[in-house]
Amino acid sequence: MSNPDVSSAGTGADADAECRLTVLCSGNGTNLQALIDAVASGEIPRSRITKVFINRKTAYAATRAHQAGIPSEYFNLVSGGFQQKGEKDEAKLRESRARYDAALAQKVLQDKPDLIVLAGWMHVFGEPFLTPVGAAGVPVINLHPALPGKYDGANAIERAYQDFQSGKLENNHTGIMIHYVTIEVDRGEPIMTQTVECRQGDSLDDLENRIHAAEHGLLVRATAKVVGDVLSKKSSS
Ligand SMILES: Nc1nc2c(c(=O)[nH]1)N[C@@H](CN(C=O)c1ccc(C(=O)N[C@@H](CCC(=O)O)C(=O)O)cc1)CN2
Ligand SMILES: NCC(=O)N[C@@H]1O[C@H](COP(=O)([O-])[O-])[C@@H](O)[C@H]1O
Repeated sequence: MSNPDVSSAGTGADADAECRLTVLCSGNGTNLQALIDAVASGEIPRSRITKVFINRKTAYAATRAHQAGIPSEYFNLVSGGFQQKGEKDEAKLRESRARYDAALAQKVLQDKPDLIVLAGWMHVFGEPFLTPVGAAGVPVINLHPALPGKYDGANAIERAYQDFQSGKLENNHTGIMIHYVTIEVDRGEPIMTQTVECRQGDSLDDLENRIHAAEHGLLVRATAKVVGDVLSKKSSS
């Protein structure tokens, strides 16, 4: 069980500088677990995951955070009182999301993160989240199970698989990317990418498992790279 007070060993000009990570999850949290383990081992250097936010009550990511001694908070668009269950009015939906996004940005920034990682976070952010977070100089990165410019949005693996089944998947490969988060969903600058092949006879589960097996390592390596950039900035400031 890793302890939030145990961060990876300090090396370099300003050994005291530490990168504070906030992680946002909506699901099982296997990628959060990879981040927790990598911070504990030092693969992600001089860092600490100081807060986890989930937006689905049943997200096992909260259990993983608790087991690692990391504070977590459930914050949901509907149960948080921002949007009425079953609301269909487009203007009200937009307004609810804007208020939720602004409130979440305020909550996230309270913890003074140096980097925000979306690890299976299934809510599209609008400017009411991105603008204050950007103004605070906090980068946001996201794990997306597709290659740049392909299968933006939710259900990316399923759509790639459908294309594979119909012989339309380019080079019979899909992949994974870690990218900076911008207002245009899944179109932010890629940080790292990895191709994942589809094989004849693959079921959707086979492809999903191959992708999931690859994404943990890619997320850790990409996060470690961005942490390095953050720490360089911190130590030179
Ligand atoms: N402004 C941005 N917000 C988010 C980005 C981004 O690049 N820019 N990345 C996503 C993560 N993501 C894909 O990587 C993604 C997640 C969810 C959706 C989506 O359609 N969500 C629906 C709700 C779906 C659900 O609750 O099951 C929605 O928000 O209405 C698209 C892409 C995170 N945010
Ligand atoms: N568009 C974003 C998206 O689809 N993200 C996907 O959510 C899963 C989270 O798994 P986890 O909760 O076990 O880390 C991951 O497979 C990730 O690629």
